[in-house]
Amino acid sequence: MDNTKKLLDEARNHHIELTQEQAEQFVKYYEMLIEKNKVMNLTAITDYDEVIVKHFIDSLSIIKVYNVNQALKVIDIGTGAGFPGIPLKIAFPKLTVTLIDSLNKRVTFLNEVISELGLTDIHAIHGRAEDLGRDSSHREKYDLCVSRAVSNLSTLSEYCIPFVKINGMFISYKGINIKEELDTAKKAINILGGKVKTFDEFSLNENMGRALILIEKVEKTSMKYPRLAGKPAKEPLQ
Ligand SMILES: C[S@@+](CC[C@H](N)C(=O)[O-])C[C@H]1O[C@@H](n2cnc3c(N)ncnc32)[C@H](O)[C@@H]1O
Repeated sequence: MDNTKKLLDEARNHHIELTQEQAEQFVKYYEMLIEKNKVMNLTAITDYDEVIVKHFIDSLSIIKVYNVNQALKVIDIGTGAGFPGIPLKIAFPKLTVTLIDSLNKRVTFLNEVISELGLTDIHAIHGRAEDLGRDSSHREKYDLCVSRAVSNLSTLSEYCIPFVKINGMFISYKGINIKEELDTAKKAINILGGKVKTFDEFSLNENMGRALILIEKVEKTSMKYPRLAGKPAKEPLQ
C-alpha cells in the first residue's frame, strides 16, 4: 500500500482526519528521519508502520483529552527528533509551536525538517529547559506545554510548568502504570503552581499502553524555579 494511504488509514482508525498534503508532509518527515538516523541517533524505531503508530499517532493522541485544533501557543520540552511537536504542527496547523532541545545536532535536524516541509509558526531552539524557563520571553508565555520521554514527572514538572500561563496546561505523555510516579510528583507539581486535573490511560494498539497526564497551571511559579541546570534531575522536588 502507498505510504500516504497507509498513514491516512491509520490516522482515521484513531479518529484523526488528515488531508493528502498533511499525509505527504508526514511521509517526507519519515524519510528525513530515517536518512538522518544513519549519521546520528534520532530514533530506535525505524519501520514505517511502527513509526506511524509509536511516533506519529502517539504524538497526536493528545486530541483525545485536549482540543489542539485551535490557535494555541505550544512548547515541546526535550523534543528530540520532534516528538510530539512536529506531528502536532503538521496535523493541527493553527498551533504556534516552539521546540526545545539541549542537543544542538537535533535542533539543526528540526530546522531542516521545518524548512523542507514548509511549516510556518514553528521554531526550534537549542537550550536547556532550566535556562529557557527563566527567560522572560518564554516564562509563563504558553497555553500548552507538552513533553514525551524526557524525565520522571517531578523533574519534568520543574522543566515544564514554568513555561505555562495561568490557566494553561502541561500535558505529559507517559506509559501506563503511572499511578506511583504521579503520587511521588504531586508535591512538586503543587510547589510549582500546578494541579493534576486528570489522567487518561489508553491503548494505541494491542501491546502499547499509554497515558496522558493533564496538569493545570493554577498559580504563578515562584522565581526559585526552575533551579540551576542539572539540579531538577539530580534532586527532584519532593
Ligand atoms: C529520550 S529523548 C525523547 C525525545 C522526544 N520527546 C521523543 O519522545 O521521542 C529526550 C530528549 O530530551 C532532551 N533533554 C533532556 N534534558 C533536557 C533539558 N533539561 N532541557 C532540554 N532538553 C532536554 C534530550 O536532548 C533528548 O533529545
